[in-house]
Amino acid sequence: MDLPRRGGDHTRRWRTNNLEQQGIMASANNCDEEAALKAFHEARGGVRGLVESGVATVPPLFLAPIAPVSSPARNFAIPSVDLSLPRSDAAALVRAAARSCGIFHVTNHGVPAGTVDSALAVVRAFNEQPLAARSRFYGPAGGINYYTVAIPRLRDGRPATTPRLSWCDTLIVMFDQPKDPGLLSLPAACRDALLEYHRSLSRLAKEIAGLLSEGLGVGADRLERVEGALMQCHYYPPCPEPERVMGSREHTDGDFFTVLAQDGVGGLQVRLDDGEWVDVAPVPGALLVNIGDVLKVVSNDEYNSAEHRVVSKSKQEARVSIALFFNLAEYGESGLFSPLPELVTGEKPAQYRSLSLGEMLGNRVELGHAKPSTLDHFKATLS
Ligand SMILES: O=C(O)CCC(=O)C(=O)O
Ligand SMILES: [Fe+2]
Repeated sequence: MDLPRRGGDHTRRWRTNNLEQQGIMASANNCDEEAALKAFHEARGGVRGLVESGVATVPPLFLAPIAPVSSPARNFAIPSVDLSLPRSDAAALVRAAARSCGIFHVTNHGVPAGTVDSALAVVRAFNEQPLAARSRFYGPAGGINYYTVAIPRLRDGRPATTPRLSWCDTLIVMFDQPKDPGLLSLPAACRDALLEYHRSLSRLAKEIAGLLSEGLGVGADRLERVEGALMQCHYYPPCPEPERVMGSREHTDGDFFTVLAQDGVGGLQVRLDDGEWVDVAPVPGALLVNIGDVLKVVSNDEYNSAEHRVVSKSKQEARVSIALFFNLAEYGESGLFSPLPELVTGEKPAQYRSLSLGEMLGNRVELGHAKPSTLDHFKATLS
């Protein structure tokens, strides 16, 4: 889609009409959702493309069929771990955070501020290239994976409560093969900054994995070998009606743990055990660690996976975040994992049967990513 570049109301109206003709702005009543979704992807501009075209209202594809009942976020201090503390103190703080809300900040983490800032800046720059420059990358078939990720419809027959699309464009970068064509086809400045960020975070992740392992009382080296093969770089454009969209629907991460960098805009929230959502406000210089479902299983429920979501906060500012997903090196796509035998006792039998990553991720497509955890499906039958 080639849009005129001039601003002004007249042009905005023209653009909106043009989007209507393409089906993107079709109303909920007459909307052929599949056709609208196809038209949206064919425009190859992502959510940012809609914003650039001047949409004043949110298209139906982004509206949940059943309005989510969301309580306003309340104040809660997200735990923070200073990694320059003596090791046993840091391990105790990591343990306490992983057992409670499952998400914590790390400070004095050794990743240079410039490395994090450059990574966030190149993701922003990638998304803010002119439409013609970035649209050639759009779509899973575009060499690299840059697109607005569709929210799959659940296959369990329950009515959909999520929109078809989140208000977010994502660049997915794989680091499992050094010559990955996606990585190689990224613009050089973007690739180099993300590679440096990945290198630096991989060192940090080993330290965090050691502390998490120590916190379980099984020794630091038991769970230390982690790899971050999958990176998701998110760009949440400003939204004309922020309260009507989801930046990211509620979910737990399907990995061992995730290290997340966010810029200063905010919007990430975590759900506490009592069901309430709280803001995870950005802390300058800190990185975030979320416990994923694999670690919840491996820790035999000693650690809690964090259910989180992203709400859209701004009509003016785009938000950028980078999630790097870590898994144990010895668990390949088909490898099995289960509670560590050291954590299975007469008092606390194994809470889960052994399962594979593929099985767990497949189940999430079937039943969704939110709690009550789809991990319940893999609960050991306790007699
Ligand atoms: O953008 C964020 O803060 C969260 C992203 C996220 O939850 C994810 O990629 O799994
Ligand atoms: Fe997540």
